[in-house]
Amino acid sequence: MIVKYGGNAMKSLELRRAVAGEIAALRQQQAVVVVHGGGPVIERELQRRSLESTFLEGLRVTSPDAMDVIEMALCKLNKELSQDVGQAVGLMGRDSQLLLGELLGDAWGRVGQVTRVNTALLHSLLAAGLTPVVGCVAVAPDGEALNVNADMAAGAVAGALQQDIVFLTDVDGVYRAYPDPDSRAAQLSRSEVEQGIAQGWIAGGMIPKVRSALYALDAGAPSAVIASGMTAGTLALAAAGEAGTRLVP
Ligand SMILES: Nc1ncnc2c1ncn2[C@@H]1O[C@H](COP(=O)(O)OP(=O)(O)O)[C@@H](O)[C@H]1O
Ligand SMILES: CC(=O)N[C@@H](CCC(=O)OP(=O)(O)O)C(=O)O
Repeated sequence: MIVKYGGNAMKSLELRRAVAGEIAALRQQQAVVVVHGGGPVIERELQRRSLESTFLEGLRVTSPDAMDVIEMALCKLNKELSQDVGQAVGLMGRDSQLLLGELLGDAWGRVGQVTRVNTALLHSLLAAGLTPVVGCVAVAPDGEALNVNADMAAGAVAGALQQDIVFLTDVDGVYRAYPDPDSRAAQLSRSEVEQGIAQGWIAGGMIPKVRSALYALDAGAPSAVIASGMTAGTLALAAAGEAGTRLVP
């Protein structure tokens, strides 16, 4: 199973270690590949250097200077998460071309999307009993780094491996009336998702998440669930289809 671990569910060290513990527990039942983001850490490091960000369709417009900072920030976080999960190896897209990508479009600068995943490398690590922890920086054919939204990177990995995916974030799932947690949808179809985006009740960072979940299903992932990384025990429940919002084609 692929666990996408978002930056909003790792805002404190305690929370980060708690989620890492849940991932380590899940690994006793099934092989796990972690793909992580780190939006808040990136934001902090950019601000520290007076580099302001703008977002276009939920994606950070990324200058070459910002790309350097983002890669540095995510590499450090990657090693910390790998250490937290234990028996793990932290990797970025540059490692053995783990995530090969292409530029998304001129409007976004160094932002990319994943075009190929080195699944053989992931299988080798899993066969050796190691959990791959993958940061969301891909490498372009010219060897330069690309900033990939972590939901999109995780969806691409789930599609390439044809495995289930759980997106861990800071809400219990997709709410029909955000922020009312009682309005969580247990299940959402593609047409409901498109309706939600058009009507505006699916917004911001939830847009790349639902789109990446549907992309993973299209690419052959058997299931895709969006669930909370903030409450203990949710990952195991989501993996069993008993928590969060399940996306269906
Ligand atoms: N319908 C919705 N249901 C739940 N959350 C939503 C919805 N629409 C927008 N959101 C926002 O999406 C956020 C999760 O996405 P994001 O901030 O990118 O998280 P992550 O860092 O985990 O990828 C929530 O915290 C919430 O602010
Ligand atoms: C292109 C783009 O927007 N990249 C993201 C990568 C990190 C990310 O996606 O982290 P979360 O999972 O915490 O949101 C960014 O720069 O913030």
